[in-house]
Amino acid sequence: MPDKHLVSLNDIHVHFPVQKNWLGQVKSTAHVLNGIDLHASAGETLGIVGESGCGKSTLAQVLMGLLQPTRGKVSWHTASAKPNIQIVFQDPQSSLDPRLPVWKVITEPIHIQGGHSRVQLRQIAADLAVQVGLREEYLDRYPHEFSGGQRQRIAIARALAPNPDIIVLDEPTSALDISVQAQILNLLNDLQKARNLSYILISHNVSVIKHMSKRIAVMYLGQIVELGPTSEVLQKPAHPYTELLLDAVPDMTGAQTMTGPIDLPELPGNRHLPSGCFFYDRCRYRDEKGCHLAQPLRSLGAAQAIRWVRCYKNIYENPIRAESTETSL
Ligand SMILES: Nc1ncnc2c1ncn2[C@@H]1O[C@H](COP(=O)(O)OP(=O)(O)OP(=O)(O)O)[C@@H](O)[C@H]1O
Repeated sequence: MPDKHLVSLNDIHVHFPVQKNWLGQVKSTAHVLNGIDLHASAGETLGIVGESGCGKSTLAQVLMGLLQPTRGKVSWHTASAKPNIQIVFQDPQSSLDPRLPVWKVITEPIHIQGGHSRVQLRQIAADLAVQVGLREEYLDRYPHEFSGGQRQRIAIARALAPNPDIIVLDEPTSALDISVQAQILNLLNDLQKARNLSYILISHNVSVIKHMSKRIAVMYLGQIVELGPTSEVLQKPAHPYTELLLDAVPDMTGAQTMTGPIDLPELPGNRHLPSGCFFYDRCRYRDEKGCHLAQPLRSLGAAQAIRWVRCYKNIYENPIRAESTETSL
């Protein structure tokens, strides 16, 4: 797999003004992204995991260019200045226009660009339908006539239509029956190989990320707290929050882990961020030495900068941690 970066994010912050008073003055600010450094390479799937509200969808919007960061830089590294990025949402029911027949739904993104005749668009839709496992005779039907899994196939065909470099998959299987989830994930894997696509897979579900991505970023309160090869991070987490996430997943191989949000204590609010380590109050390893201090994302192992962690303590090499997580994987 070539390690060519398509996009890099550098120190991305997104803050939303909230609670304006009657004079229109901002009374508080939601600090949704708080210094994200990340890149996505051609042909890879980068998994982004974190509990609800940690900023995953906001990060997707920044990547797509739909949201201007308050601070930081998004850099594109493709020949055509900006790569083509499409998105597949969690709920195909609400993301597909119910008034259009499927062939128009699929080709809508390129129809908007112009330059294609109706016959050409119909042919493109027919080709894409085959690629995502839909029958050509379905093309004149409407989205409501399909099952959830089929609708997600339509959404994937739609995302493929403009020939994207990157597809952001925002919880692509969370709304589907368990039996259908694996089919959609396998389809996405096949399409990636055939087209050298880059995926950014956003999920609260560690099992989905494990199935799909070689690299994982763990998000907490708008920061990446751990980043590295998925198998290594899941086998031996280096950040206490990753460990907590994994402890909350009852069975890493079981079908039941494919559904439902991870049940953790409530995420602290993003209106009043801690001045030091964001995870301090929930951390089982905190001590009074340096744990309260803000931490950068540091490389584990100087030679190969492939694993990164934002933690004062090196729990990676702490034998107490290793014993406590042994049973969860
Ligand atoms: N425009 C906005 N104004 C104020 N707060 C916002 C805005 N957009 C998002 N937020 C807040 O930012 C936080 C992160 O939202 P985001 O949707 O990115 O999280 P998420 O990790 O994708 O969550 P989920 O998994 O539930 O979709 C939430 O607390 C949300 O309420």
